[in-house]
Amino acid sequence: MTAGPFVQCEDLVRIFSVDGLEVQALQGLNLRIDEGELVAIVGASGSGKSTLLTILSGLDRPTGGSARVAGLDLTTLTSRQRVTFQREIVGFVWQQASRNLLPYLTARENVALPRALAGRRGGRSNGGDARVSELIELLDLGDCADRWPAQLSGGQQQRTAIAVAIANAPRLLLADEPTGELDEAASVDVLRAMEAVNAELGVTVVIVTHDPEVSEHVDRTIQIRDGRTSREVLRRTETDEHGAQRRVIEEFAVLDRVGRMQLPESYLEALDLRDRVRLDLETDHVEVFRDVPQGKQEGER
Ligand SMILES: Nc1ncnc2c1ncn2[C@@H]1O[C@H](COP(=O)(O)OP(=O)(O)OP(=O)(O)O)[C@@H](O)[C@H]1O
Repeated sequence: MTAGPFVQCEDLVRIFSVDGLEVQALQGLNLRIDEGELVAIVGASGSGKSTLLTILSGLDRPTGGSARVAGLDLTTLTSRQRVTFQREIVGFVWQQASRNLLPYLTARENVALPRALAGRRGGRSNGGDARVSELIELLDLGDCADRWPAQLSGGQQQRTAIAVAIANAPRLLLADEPTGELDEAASVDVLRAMEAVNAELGVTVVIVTHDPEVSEHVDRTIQIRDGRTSREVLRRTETDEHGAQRRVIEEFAVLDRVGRMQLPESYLEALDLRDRVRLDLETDHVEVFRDVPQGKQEGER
């Protein structure tokens, strides 16, 4: 186990320069994920979700701020440490199945390959690797393990991709829109597979998605808005004294280290909040009011 959060981003900034113009994909993002969590990251297109995942996978470096995974500082990794990080700590599933699987290997051989490359048992000649068999079973691929990727359905391809990503037993699995090209039934299978990987193998899972169905499969949904974490929804199951179970859903705004938070857009619109607001500190909460210009009554604006 790692001391402190397993994934920790502080004031993460990523600026891209395109034709002399700067795009701020991440604008001081803060994030903490504990080992063993199953988390979804959601947000509008362009809010910075994929940029965050690419940094956490060690494929990209932030422009500023810090990003740590399993105690390793991703901003200072040498290329050698980066290879080890990508081989042993983190696994990745992309949206396009073609990016996840080699077309000329069967599903089973695809799963065995990363183990052979890492010098573990398995590989094309040895389908008997126990870890490979365990993953084929966990991901419910028994019936199709000896087919080529082109002979698999989209859902089977993505479940094979998950098995490939965790073949070398990484502690963190990152998935960027893993259900983006799938129909509803196949999406549910893939999300259930992510749940199984988390529950049975203890792998920390982070899923970036637009899929509204995801919230039913994770404990925590983190929303990113304009390159910052803005809201979190926590879900847990409670059992009452009669044994009846109910889902409890709690919603939070994320407060950063210097006290900034984003109010939900629906709140801004409902009360026409803009430019500046008046704050009142009460004994156990803070009130936020529309700023009504002096001399005008509320409702006159
Ligand atoms: N390599 C790049 N070069 C230039 N700009 C980039 C690059 N990658 C991302 N961006 C820009 O950064 C911003 C955030 O992009 P990102 O892909 O992280 O968003 P996203 O939330 O994953 O969006 P989507 O849901 O559409 O995938 C966007 O404005 C995007 O155009």
